Order: sequence, then structure tokens, then C-alpha cells
Amino acid sequence: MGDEGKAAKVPTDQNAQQWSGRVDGSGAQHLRWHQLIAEQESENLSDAVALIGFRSDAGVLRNQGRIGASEGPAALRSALSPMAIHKHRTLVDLGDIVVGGDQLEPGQERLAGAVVQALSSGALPVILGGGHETAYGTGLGLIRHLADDRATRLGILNLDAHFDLRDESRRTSGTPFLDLYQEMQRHDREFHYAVLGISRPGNTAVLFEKAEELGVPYLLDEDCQPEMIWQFVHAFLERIDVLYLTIDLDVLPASVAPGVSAPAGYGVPFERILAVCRQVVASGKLVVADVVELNPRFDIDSRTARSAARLIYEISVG
Ligand SMILES: N=CN[C@@H](CCC(=O)O)C(=O)O
Ligand SMILES: [Mn+2]
Ligand SMILES: [Mn+2]
Repeated sequence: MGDEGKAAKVPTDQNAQQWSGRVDGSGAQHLRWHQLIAEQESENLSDAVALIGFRSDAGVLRNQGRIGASEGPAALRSALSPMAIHKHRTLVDLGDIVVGGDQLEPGQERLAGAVVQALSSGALPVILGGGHETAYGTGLGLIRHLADDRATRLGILNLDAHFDLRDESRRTSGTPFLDLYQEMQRHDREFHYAVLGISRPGNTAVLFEKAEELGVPYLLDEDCQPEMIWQFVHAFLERIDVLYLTIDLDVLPASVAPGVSAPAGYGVPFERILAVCRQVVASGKLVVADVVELNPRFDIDSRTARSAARLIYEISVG
């Protein structure tokens, strides 16, 4: 615990350069993300928000999807840059993990290492995906961080149109939560995983059966009414001690989030996803989050990136 609060020497591959934008003045009342992040690069990380980019197309490519998610971190930084700061919190950008070609497994390993270091420094790591294969690296980092603490119940709440419990011969963007289930089995941990926003036509019967087999609670997109959502999230939070929130942007309607590999024909309205973010922050249990599947190549006037940035804003400084 001696490292608590110290700036992490996180093993990322690239420093982020995308922080720029309008400057109205230098006082605290004028602050926007790009100013605050630039000022705070080397500060103490205790209670900081630590951004880590995961530049990967490998999982989506293996999953036969539309590639472009490796451009997600840059687009998210651009969308976050002009956002005004109303509540002071240290914000740091730890740079990007770059997955070259099909080198997914080493990339996930590096991401896990970065997450462990950020958590050990007392930060809230927020990972900017990347396809949903990002989640294996994020979750692995959290499992390793809690390796000596079996009593703490670790929960994963996935906001997603898909279960991502595919049983494949290698990891993809469709397998991360089965991969994490297996990892938790190896660590003798209970698997607490819930999904909100599931599309019935977007998941085969095999995937519904797998969710049933693993005891995964889920809420269909069509059942995502405000009270149902609140109860679902509340019941899940009651069962766990620390939360990993993973947001697959294809949980949002295609009109709000067209820039993803698999846009949702139905989707959960933005304000309901925002309400979930507020609920989990208010619980005090959130320890790590990622926002995945942004594909800027298919975005329209950055609307997916802007929606994602608003969710990150809410998790971080809302
Ligand atoms: N990340 C997961 N993606 C979905 C893709 C579904 C689709 O391409 O229609 C999945 O594998 O289930
Ligand atoms: Mn997903
Ligand atoms: Mn999805």
C-alpha cells in the first residue's frame, strides 16, 4: 500500500496528443477538460480519474465486425476536450496501449498491467476502447488487483445489446465475459455479471442459454423502463462490493450511436443509460470503467463520440 497516491509509471505505448480546444481564460471558472488534463499530467493519482486508451481492432476483426475501434480513443479525447469542469477532480491521461495487427493477447496483458498500476495508485481508471475485447484487459487488471482479497465481491455491469459470452477458440470482441468467467474460476472467485439492454434478435438462443447457465441476470432493451432499470441495478449492486462498469455504445439507439460495429435498431434511450451511470457512481462501489466499441469511421458528426464523452463526464466529474 506504500504506492497509494503516487503517480503510476503505467506501461502504455504512446502518449496522447489530442488535448486541445477553446480557451476562455486561465482561472478555475474557465476550465475545460483539455486545460485541466494538460496541467495535471504528473500529479498525485489518489482519487484521480486516469484515462487509458486501448487502440485495438483485433477483437472486432476476429468477430467478423466492422473495424475502426482502434480510432476510438482519439475520437473520445476530442469529444471530451471542450467539456467544462464544474467539479474539481484530478484528471490524468496515461496514454494508449496500441494493439498491432492481431496481437490481441499481449495487448490485453499490457492493458491489465496498466489497470493494476492505476488502481494501486488510488485512481479510478477509465479505459477508452477499443472493441469490447478491451473488457478482458480491464477485468483482468481488476482481478489481479484484488488477487489477495478473495472476500471482496467483484461485479461486472455491462450496458450492452449483447451478452458477449461467445464460446470461441480464441478471444474476440464477442467473448470477453466468458473469458473473464474462466479467469475468475481460475482465481476461485464468484462470477457476478449482469447485462442491461439485451436485444433479443441480437443474441442467438445459444447465448441466452449460456447466460442462464452462468446465472447472468439481464434486462431486455424493451424492458428498460426507468423503474425497472433502477431496481435491476440496485439488486445487482446489493450483491457485490466493487463494481466494474463496462459501456458498449451499441446499447444506445442507432440514431444516438451510429458509430459502432453493430448499431442497435432499438436501443436504450440515452437518458436512461446516463441515469445508470449516476446510480452506480452514487453507490460508491465503482472502481473501474470502460467505454467501448466507438468506431469513428461510421459516426455522424461525432454524435456517438459526444454521447460517449457525456457518459465518461458523468462517471468522472458529474
Ligand atoms: N462485441 C460483440 N458483438 C456482437 C456482434 C453482433 C453482430 O455483429 O451482429 C456479438 O458478438 O454478439
Ligand atoms: Mn459488447
Ligand atoms: Mn454490443
